[in-house]
Amino acid sequence: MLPMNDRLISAAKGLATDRTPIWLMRQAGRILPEYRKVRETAKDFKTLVKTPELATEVTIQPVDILGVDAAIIFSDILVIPEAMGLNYEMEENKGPVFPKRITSEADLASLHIAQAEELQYVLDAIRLTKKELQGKVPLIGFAGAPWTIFSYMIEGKGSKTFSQAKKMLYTQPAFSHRLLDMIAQSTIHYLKAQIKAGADIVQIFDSWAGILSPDQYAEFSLKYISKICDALGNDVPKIVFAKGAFFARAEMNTINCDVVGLDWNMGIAESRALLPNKVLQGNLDPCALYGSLDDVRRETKKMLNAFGPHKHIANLGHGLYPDTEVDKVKCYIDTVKEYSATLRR
Ligand SMILES: Cc1c2[nH]c(c1CCC(=O)O)Cc1[nH]c(c(CCC(=O)O)c1C)Cc1[nH]c(c(CCC(=O)O)c1C)Cc1[nH]c(c(C)c1CCC(=O)O)C2
Repeated sequence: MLPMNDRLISAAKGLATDRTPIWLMRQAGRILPEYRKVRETAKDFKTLVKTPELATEVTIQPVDILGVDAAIIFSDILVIPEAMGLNYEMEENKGPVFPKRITSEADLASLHIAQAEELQYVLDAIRLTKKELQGKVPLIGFAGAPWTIFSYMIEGKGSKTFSQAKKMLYTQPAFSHRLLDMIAQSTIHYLKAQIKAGADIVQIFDSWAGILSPDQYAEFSLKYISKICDALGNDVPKIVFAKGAFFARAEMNTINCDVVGLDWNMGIAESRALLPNKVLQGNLDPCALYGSLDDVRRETKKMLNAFGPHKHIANLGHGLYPDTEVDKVKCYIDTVKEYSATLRR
């Protein structure tokens, strides 16, 4: 059964819609005072993620407050390493940290392929969110791409360069492939279960795609994303967002996905030419939302003119920054809704 507002799903399938659908990466989170309030009642970030009632509440907030055309389930990409046996902590104002990282054969042997039941709390949150949304808008499920998950598991924390993870690819390629394959298999179980629980569409986040060379990207990342997309089948549309991988756009044509996410470095006309059969998502620089309301309107219209009225899902080129003002975000969303409708007349 399609949601009442099915613009996102229709656009993802390449169908014409009355206006361009919009949702935002990191739409649930610290920009909203309502989120910060719920976050305070939960002991910490992980408690929020693991309590389906709270996760549901913050998942729905941006739909009601911002008016986006989809909800994205409140969770994190790092639940996969945890389910595989590698615990992480979310440190306040610092980001994720793994008390133990993967460096040796013994470390690899301590991991297992995650089964969907080990992520039951996410599946419960999806079921509860679907119930509470009452078909108002579709629900987006998600997972990290194996390469991005691998980066955190090897590095043990966030990094600008992920040089430990990249070193592993060069020095121990076979070991790297074994871990990447375990992550990919875990992700297939996980995303299949999200779809069964009610996710209407799924996105794969490859946040660290841009730090690899084109050859390494093809071998150590795209191959696994492709495997995941093939395994998921065609029941729900699939979005692949590979941040920084401008060099891999042509190869994205070979992936069994419907939508390709663009960041703000990727030219829109050029991306259309490279990806003639894909729907494109993106790609306003989240920093553009620091401008005045007039600046936001101007930049948004410029973006919409470049994408044209069809085969586009409006989003940012990466996640919202926590200090973005809510009225600027609303202005972006409202401008997309209003102006994209005029492009069809
Ligand atoms: C790399 C990555 C992570 N997590 C995620 C990615 C891929 C997308 C991207 O590149 O941004 C994905 C993610 N993380 C979160 C969501 C929820 C849904 C949504 O987008 O609204 C999603 C889709 C919640 C979150 N995940 C996190 C927060 C902030 C935690 C808090 O409330 O204190 C939220 C709302 C924490 C997190 N989680 C992660 C980092 C690096 C951080 C710290 C940075 C930060 O604090 O903003 C790992």
